[in-house]
Amino acid sequence: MDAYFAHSMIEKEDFEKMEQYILDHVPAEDFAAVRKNLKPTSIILEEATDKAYHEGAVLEHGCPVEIRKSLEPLEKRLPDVVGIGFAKCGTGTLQFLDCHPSVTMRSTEPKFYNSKNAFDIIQFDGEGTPEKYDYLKKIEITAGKDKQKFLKFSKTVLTVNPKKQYAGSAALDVAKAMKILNPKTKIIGIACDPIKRVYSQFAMKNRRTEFKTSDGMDEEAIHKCRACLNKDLNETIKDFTENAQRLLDNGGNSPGFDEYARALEPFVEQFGDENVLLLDGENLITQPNQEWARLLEFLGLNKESMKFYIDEEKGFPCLEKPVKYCLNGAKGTSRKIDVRQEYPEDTAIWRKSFSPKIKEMILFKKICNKIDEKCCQKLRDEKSSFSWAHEYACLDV
Ligand SMILES: Nc1ncnc2c1ncn2[C@@H]1O[C@H](COP(=O)(O)OS(=O)(=O)O)[C@@H](OP(=O)(O)O)[C@H]1O
Repeated sequence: MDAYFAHSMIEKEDFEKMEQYILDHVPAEDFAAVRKNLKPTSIILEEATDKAYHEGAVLEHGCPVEIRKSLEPLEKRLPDVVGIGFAKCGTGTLQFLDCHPSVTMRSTEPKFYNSKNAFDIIQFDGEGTPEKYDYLKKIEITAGKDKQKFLKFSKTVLTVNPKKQYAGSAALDVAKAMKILNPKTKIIGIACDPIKRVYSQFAMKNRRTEFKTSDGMDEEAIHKCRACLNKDLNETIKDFTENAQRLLDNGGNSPGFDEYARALEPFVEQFGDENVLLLDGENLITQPNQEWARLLEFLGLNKESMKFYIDEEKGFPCLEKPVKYCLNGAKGTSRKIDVRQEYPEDTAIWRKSFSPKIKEMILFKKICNKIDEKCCQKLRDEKSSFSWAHEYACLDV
């Protein structure tokens, strides 16, 4: 056991303190297996480029300790559950799932499917259909350098793979390929208030620019960096507003950040509405236990098996059961700013631009059957999932 501590985030004495707490908080039937498997999670990369991981390091799994109920042998497996997005809405919080004894999840977001291999899988299907393992090998080869893709997992735990790009432009092929390889895949999307999402995205890119500039990157390189802001944050916001206004004036196309229904559609088509869960990213922050109960139920797990509390200092939920654990400090910065108060005129324009697509989302995921007074009354209740959508959907109801 001592060797594990050399490559983990946890000191031996802290782990010893955690051990009994964890064993007291896992289901009685999982106790023996969890005790046998319990150890600190290994660090696989000491310095990640994205600071959103554990103190800058990348762990082998999402949870800092390995809490597993399975004693079965491990094998290469495709994910049972796929998180398809949406960026800045709280996909990172799915990391908490890895602390559940029946679930396992990588701490990074390996990409099993891209437009090329998804297309190839669809082409192969039905034409002398190679064995599934050949498909997997094919993906492994085309997928390139990401060594973490085909980690071995036990058969008896759910494996989760969040990957926000799956909901992008190749979504139709990706959804079809997923269906061919694993027809039982369950899909999770996390939608959130697009006004907060826009700000969160720009603020993240701005942080990256500041970091890279202080690290010596010159202006030209910053300009080429797609993940950076190459203008001042306020100017970027002004540009976004101007574009949103132009689109409104020209008939109302979306400036982006709100196209939840369109992104979910291919997955609903392939797997059925009942296998595609849309979580509320805002409720994940304000009412974590309510939103997590929806998720656990969807995965067929006991709703009481994970509990959260809101950490006052962080202002965000942290896991309380089966282990105490908060996400890294890099997550949860921009949502501390009230964007509407900071940018009242810009956000008023954004609100109008986002309104049609948010209505579409409400109808598509059957949050309401119609956008009417009854629906608006339901959304007005701050405790209901998607209450943030009231502001967009009920502008003129
Ligand atoms: N429990 C908890 N702890 C910390 N942060 C939380 C939590 N729940 C939701 N959030 C919000 O998640 C936002 C980041 O979303 P993502 O993880 O999807 O971001 S990313 O796209 O992977 O970069 C992140 O956005 P920022 O505030 O801009 O950092 C948070 O507001």
